[in-house]
Amino acid sequence: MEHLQAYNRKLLANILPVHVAEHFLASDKHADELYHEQCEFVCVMFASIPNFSEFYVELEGNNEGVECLRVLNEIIADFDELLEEERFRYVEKIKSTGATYMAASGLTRSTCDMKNYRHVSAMADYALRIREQLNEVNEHSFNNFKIRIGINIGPVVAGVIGARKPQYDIWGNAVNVASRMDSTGILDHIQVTQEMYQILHAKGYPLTCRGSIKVKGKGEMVTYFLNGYSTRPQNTPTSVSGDSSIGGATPATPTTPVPAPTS
Ligand SMILES: Nc1ncnc2c1ncn2[C@@H]1O[C@H](COP(=O)(O)OP(=O)(O)OP(=O)(O)O)[C@@H](O)[C@H]1O
Repeated sequence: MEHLQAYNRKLLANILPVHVAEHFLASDKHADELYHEQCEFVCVMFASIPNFSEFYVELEGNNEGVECLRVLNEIIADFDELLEEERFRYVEKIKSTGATYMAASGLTRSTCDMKNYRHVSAMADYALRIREQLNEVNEHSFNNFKIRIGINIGPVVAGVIGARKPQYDIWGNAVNVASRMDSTGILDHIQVTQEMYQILHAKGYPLTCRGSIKVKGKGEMVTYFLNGYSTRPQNTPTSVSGDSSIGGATPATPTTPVPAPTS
């Protein structure tokens, strides 16, 4: 019986974030109760490999597409494995859908750092790291996959949908905008919103202003590209200046021409 419980616990912890799995394992909880929580300051990342669809072909020579899926599986498994690193403990994988990987940080009290914004830098570092990882995969598999990443920060509702095959997911305008940062982005670039810029800039990350772009359903948005890692230690208190809800630093004057969005 104890073995079975331990096994169930492990299984559930692989499907749901640990804190959510623990909620369901508590004996006083009903499986059909809707689990949901409001999280105020969550970083959401969408990372797509748009040219994977060109690579995917079903031919006799590649076992009707299975060999292509093997490569995608390797990439997604590499991204998952990186999350095991202590520095990425703030980041939770949400799901992968086709060649798009979705992750978020700051979903629990212990992973939302409102003093040093470590969950924000962890998300930025993770985005930079998976871009490097894909380049490594390209090198050893002789492919030319390109990643396009979008990140936003804001309030989300997290919840579990379904009873038999429960799926943890997050919803809200901040999630929609993060997805748009990906879909309006540029291959090989990490596009972030102004709210992300304010924090990352204060933490010493190099960013470039893209300028103003049209975002479906949101109008014009000033966005930024994250260019690399911060050289500053990340556990010093970060003061984000300005007057908006997060920081309100005035956007930098665009330093690069605005390239057309790619889909
Ligand atoms: N939890 C989520 N998982 C995956 N994608 C999400 C999630 N929440 C939002 N999105 C994506 O964010 C994008 C923007 O959402 P929004 O509601 O603004 O647009 P929409 O008009 O519903 O979508 P679209 O124009 O892409 O058909 C959508 O493509 C949507 O699929």
